[in-house]
This record gives sequence, structure tokens and C-alpha cells, in this order.
Amino acid sequence: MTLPLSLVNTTLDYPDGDGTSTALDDVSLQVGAGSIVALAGPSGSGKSSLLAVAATLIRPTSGLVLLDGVDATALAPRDTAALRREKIGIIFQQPNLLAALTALEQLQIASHLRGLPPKRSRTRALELLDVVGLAGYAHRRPHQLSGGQRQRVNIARALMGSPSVLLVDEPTSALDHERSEAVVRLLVRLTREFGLATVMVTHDLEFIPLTDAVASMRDGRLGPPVPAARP
Ligand SMILES: Nc1ncnc2c1ncn2[C@@H]1O[C@H](COP(=O)(O)OP(=O)(O)OP(=O)(O)O)[C@@H](O)[C@H]1O
Repeated sequence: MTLPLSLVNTTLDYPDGDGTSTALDDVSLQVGAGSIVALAGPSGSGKSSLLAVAATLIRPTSGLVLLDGVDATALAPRDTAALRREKIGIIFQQPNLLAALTALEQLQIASHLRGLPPKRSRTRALELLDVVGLAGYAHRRPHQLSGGQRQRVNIARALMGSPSVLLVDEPTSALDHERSEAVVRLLVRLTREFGLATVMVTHDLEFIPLTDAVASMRDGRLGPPVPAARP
């Protein structure tokens, strides 16, 4: 079966003075549909670099990035962008919502960029707001929402393009404990419901047991994913 996400021996070197510094050192990672992998590791170990490479935002120096079996590293930049829009949902630490737009409009913009007809886009946006527990909040602007609710809008927006891979960078860093746990539980539920291959960078070790597996980074190297212990 073709995996939604597969990194094969990826290496990433950043230019550094006269030489280079290695952010990813021969990293391989496979994530299947319906599973969520937590990515842990100290600051500077390469977690964000791994997400950026998996998201096809940065091309690795060597190695392959396979999305549903398609090697993104072999494509021209325009085709890479099209593949990214089709296959990938990205959730950054901060929701980055547009202040003037309602929750519904934030989602509609995401599908407008993908050329979805307005009516279908509205229907899908309302469905997704419902899925993330914001059915009654479609017409609120970001300042009328709590931090946790803003992050839910962010999550719903990432799903507008029906991605097969969901990449999440520290989704709980701006939230208190209770809201953080609710957001991680939501990500796990969405991973199952939509059959996503999810990678979540987290510093919150206490939420790792909610995921399927944890892989640890150190100095650009990724350890093998190990099952996350169930509570
Ligand atoms: N644009 C860049 N140019 C040069 N070096 C970079 C660049 N971005 C990151 N690095 C370096 O690559 C390494 C990995 O950084 P990365 O941001 O991936 O780590 P991280 O594990 O996500 O850290 P944190 O937990 O602090 O966000 C670090 O040594 C960092 O200094």
C-alpha cells in the first residue's frame, strides 16, 4: 500500500559562512493513513526543518519526499506547489488568522485558492467548523474567539483542501493545559476520521501518550518511531 508520507534518507544542509551546517542528517520517516506521530527533541535538533521538508516548503539537499507515492523532490517548483496544495495541510504554532475575516471566511479563502466553487466551499467550511466543535462560531472574527477556538479554526482551515498529510508545529504552545489536551485529542480524532498521516512537533511530553508513536530528533538525526505508551 502506498504511504501518504515517506521521507527517504533526506539530508538538509543550510549555508553557513563558507561551509554548510547540517539540519537533517539522513532522516527517514514513514507515516501511514490514520496514524499520528509525535516528533520530539531539543531546541535546534531539526524538528521544524523536518516539517518544512515534509511540507515541500524546503527541498532537501538529498533524499526523497514521497507524498502518496509521488516524489516531490523530482518535480518542478510549480508542480511541487500544486502537489502541496493537494496533499498537505499545515498547522503552525500561531493560528495566523486574518483579523478582518470571520471563521467561515478564513476557511473559504483557503478553498478559493484551490478553485473550489463558492457554494461547495461554504458547505465544506461549515461542515469542518462543526467537526472541530465550532458550529455556532462561523461568523465570529478572531478577536471574538478564545485562543483554543482560534487554533480550532486554524485546524479546520488546514483540512479545507482534503489533505492526506497533516503537519503540525507545536499546536499547543500558546494554550493552557486543558485547552492543549483538547487540541491534541482533536488532532488524534481528525487523524482517524479523515485517514490522515499526521506528524506533530511537540514539547509537551505529557500529550505524547495520546498519539500512536513518538520519534525523537537529536542533532539532525531521527530515531526510529516507538509506540507511544497508553495511559
Ligand atoms: N534558515 C536557516 N539557515 C541556517 N541554519 C538554520 C536555518 N534554519 C534552521 N537552522 C539551523 O538548523 C538546525 C535545526 O533547526 P530547526 O529549526 O529545524 O530546529 P528545531 O528542532 O525545530 O528547534 P526548536 O525546537 O527550537 O524550534 C539548527 O541548528 C538551526 O540553527
